[in-house]
Amino acid sequence: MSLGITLPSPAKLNLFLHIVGRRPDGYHELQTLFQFLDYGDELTFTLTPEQPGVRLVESVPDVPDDDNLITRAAKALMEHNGEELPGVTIAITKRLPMGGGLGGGSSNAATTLLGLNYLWNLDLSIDQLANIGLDLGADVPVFVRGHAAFGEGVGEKLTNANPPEDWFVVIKPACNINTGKIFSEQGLTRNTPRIKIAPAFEGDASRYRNDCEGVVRELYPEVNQSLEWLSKFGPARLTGTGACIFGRFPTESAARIIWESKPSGVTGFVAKGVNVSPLHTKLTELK
Ligand SMILES: C[C@@](CO)(OP(=O)(O)O)[C@H](O)COP(=O)(O)OP(=O)(O)OC[C@H]1O[C@@H](n2ccc(N)nc2=O)[C@H](O)[C@@H]1O
Ligand SMILES: Nc1ncnc2c1ncn2[C@@H]1O[C@H](COP(=O)(O)OP(=O)(O)O)[C@@H](O)[C@H]1O
Repeated sequence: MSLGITLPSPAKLNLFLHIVGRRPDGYHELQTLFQFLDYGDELTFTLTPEQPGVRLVESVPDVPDDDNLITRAAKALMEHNGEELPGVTIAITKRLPMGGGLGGGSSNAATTLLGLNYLWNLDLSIDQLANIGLDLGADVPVFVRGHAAFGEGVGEKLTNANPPEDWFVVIKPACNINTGKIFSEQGLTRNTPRIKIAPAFEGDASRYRNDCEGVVRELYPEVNQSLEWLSKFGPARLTGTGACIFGRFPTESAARIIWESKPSGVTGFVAKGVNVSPLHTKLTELK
């Protein structure tokens, strides 16, 4: 039995995000296109049969270990299994900004579900893992399923999609944005007409937008400034409820030229959009 494994925990982008209505419980109904990036965090799982329970090698800043989505995902799997499982120690290499709209926490939860399903030999199906993941956050199922997708509902009804695998310049403006705050803003656009069929997306990106962008630009001048700068070079957009924004480029060199010309003090990275999650690529190699 393998005692340890290191797995990627990639970022996602919302290539578009439309708010098409509201559920009776107040949650917003979305239509969104998720794509992964070949850039993200990394998690290392080491089984500790002599020491039961779940431990993090290092805490994530401002997140108590018991609230960390990694710990919660591991405990949810233990609970689902019902019987005692070997203890595990988990090390995190954090690269994704938190609360940036890149889904880092949700991705960490999904990597934990798939990684421990493998290490603990639980043999749970992707559907079972996606269901366990949905209780942890609306974005967890797409990371569990591992394919770019058109998402509906709160993002949990997923249809595989194949948007172009472009290169992205991702910028993290110097502010943190709380998802709940944006969804509670009065000025938020909440009535975008529903798209009836899963969009092909190719060549028609201008029909799609991020409905959170207007209120986020108004509330956070840092995001507005970054969007103004990046959109000089092509279409630029907010991911999720922000704060990160991205610009699409057809080649790596085109993206890197723009990245190198960024104003001083701007942080972010260049990455490729991928329709199969790097997590699933790695797990397939292992099996
Ligand atoms: C908007 C998206 C798009 O991918 O991404 P992020 O910006 O967080 O990455 C997600 O749907 C984020 O889903 P999730 O991660 O579960 O949201 P949470 O932070 O738990 O939501 C905080 C609060 O925002 C409100 N909320 C959230 C999602 C939604 N579809 N409608 C809502 O009204 C609810 O009041 C909720 O209590
Ligand atoms: N392992 C984790 N990594 C990042 N954030 C986490 C984690 N566990 C819990 N969180 C909490 O989830 C929030 C949302 O984080 P994240 O998923 O990275 O951003 P977003 O949902 O905006 O894409 C964080 O602000 C943090 O409080």
